[in-house]
Amino acid sequence: MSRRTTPLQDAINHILARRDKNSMLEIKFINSVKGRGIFTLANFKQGDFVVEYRGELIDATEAEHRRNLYPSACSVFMFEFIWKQKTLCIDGALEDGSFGRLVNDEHRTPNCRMKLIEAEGKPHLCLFALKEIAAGSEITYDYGGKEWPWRKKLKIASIPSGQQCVAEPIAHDVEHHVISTDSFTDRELRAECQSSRPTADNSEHEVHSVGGQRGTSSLKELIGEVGVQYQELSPQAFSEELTSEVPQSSRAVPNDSACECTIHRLVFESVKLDKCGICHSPLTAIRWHGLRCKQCRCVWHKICLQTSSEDWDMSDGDVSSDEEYIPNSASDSESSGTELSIELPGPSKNSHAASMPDLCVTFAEKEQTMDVKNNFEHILNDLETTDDLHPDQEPDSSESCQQKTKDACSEKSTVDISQNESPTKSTKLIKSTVNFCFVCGKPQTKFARHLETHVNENAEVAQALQLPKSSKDRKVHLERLRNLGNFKHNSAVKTTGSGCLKVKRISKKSSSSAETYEYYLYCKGMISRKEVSRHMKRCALRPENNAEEKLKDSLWYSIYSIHNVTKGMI
Ligand SMILES: C[S@@+](CC[C@H](N)C(=O)[O-])C[C@H]1O[C@@H](n2cnc3c(N)ncnc32)[C@H](O)[C@@H]1O
Repeated sequence: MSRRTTPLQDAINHILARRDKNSMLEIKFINSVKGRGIFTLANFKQGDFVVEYRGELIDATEAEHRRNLYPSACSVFMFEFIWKQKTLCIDGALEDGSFGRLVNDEHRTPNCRMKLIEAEGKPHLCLFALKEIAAGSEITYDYGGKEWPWRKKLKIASIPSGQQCVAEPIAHDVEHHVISTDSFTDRELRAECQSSRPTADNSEHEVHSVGGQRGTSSLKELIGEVGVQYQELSPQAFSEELTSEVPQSSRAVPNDSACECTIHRLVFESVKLDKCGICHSPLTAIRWHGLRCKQCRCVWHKICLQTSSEDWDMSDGDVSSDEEYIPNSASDSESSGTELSIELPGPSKNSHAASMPDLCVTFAEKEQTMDVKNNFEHILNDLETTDDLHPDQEPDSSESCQQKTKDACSEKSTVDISQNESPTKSTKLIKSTVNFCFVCGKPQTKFARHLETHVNENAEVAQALQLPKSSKDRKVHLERLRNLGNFKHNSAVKTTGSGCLKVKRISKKSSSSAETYEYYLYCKGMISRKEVSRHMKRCALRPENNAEEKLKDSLWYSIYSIHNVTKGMI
């Protein structure tokens, strides 16, 4: 910001340019509960414009509609506010790479405050520094409300001495102004005092009360509810900018503890599915057999869940070394070298792979919990990371990767490959270092490096890449993401009947064709028929021993075996 640019002008410049302060802010992954956050790379002065909460401006009706469609993890990005006596909403659910939407809540000692700025006749939400913010700090503001799940946790967690966990708000009177600018060229700011004080006429505002239910409260209640700390602001800080304080209580609050649902506990059941938590498509009002998370109550199409990056853990556990498996080549990346691609010989309807039910979810059409635990560390000791982030190298372009995939699919393997199933089912097994990206779907030979390009769009990517290189955690995360992308790819191959199936590993003993590979129940890796029972014993994603899971596993194996027997494969 130049010396003569006021914070407000600075904000408007950034608003109109749709630009963030990229040289002063960065996205960092904090932890699996909080996810990402925005951190400063430089100092901010009190009153400085920091970042805009960008998104789509929609009206209250549309906001309500979307809130019904969105899973709570998305609706938390909907920021409602009152502007010119209307309830509006900035929907920031889209992962658009902007910074504002990733700023986390801090209700006790926030360093920023949300203000309403009008530019070109439209309202914009901008964060301004409440105090000096040193480089390296996390940008925070008070989301308002008091029922956010993480705050509840704070209450019961130990609070550092000297700090109080104050969730109870104090009512404040708030001056409510809006600054407008007519155009980009006209930088003269015109103060347009909207409603300097709430009056009896305008004091009734429909808001989202805590807990995500709608309610009606007076503006005073509303302001009190959200604990706006207007008085803490130095009057000078905004003296020349009659920005309006944004009533933050109207921000969508999840219906329940969904935000805490880092791992979904899935149950099969008859659900009334009026929306899918992933594709958001309305389905049907009649009861439908689907999947539901016991914790957050989100529901999904089975297929969407299977192919999504939702945080139900689909880690590939079978990553331990095995002398019978083809070892990694020196150039292989992060264990991917042990994987092979199989070219599908024909249309999917003729292939066993295509006709096999999606066993990872369909075998148990009754309420069963898939409580997938994220504890694969112990079996990953033998993984060597060779393809880690090399910031000096550009990620593979999709073209070069596609070429690599092509090469991989056309190149003869050094492995002795049997084609003894039938001539029509002849399958080339090709050694391949290609993995499919679960975000963009493109084939990649340097998977971890490629993921860097998605770090701002996907929390799971951010989470994985934040972990120390060579750590077991990082390997687990990357393996899981790799597996997820390959699963998505394989699903598409099965559906279309063309392309190369990406499989997990091949045994030297095994004679392989596409028909002999199936997804394993838990990890979704494509495993050779001959390796299934072996894999079942080793798969890290197979839940801990318990009766229910054992039953489920043996059921899966029975169905799998029957299916193969009827196909004459066993
Ligand atoms: C608007 S998003 C902020 C960006 C988010 N951290 C991410 O990685 O996508 C709001 C979500 O961030 C998390 N969050 C925000 N503030 C938090 C806090 N103080 N403690 C824990 N989680 C928080 C919650 O999951 C919340 O639903």
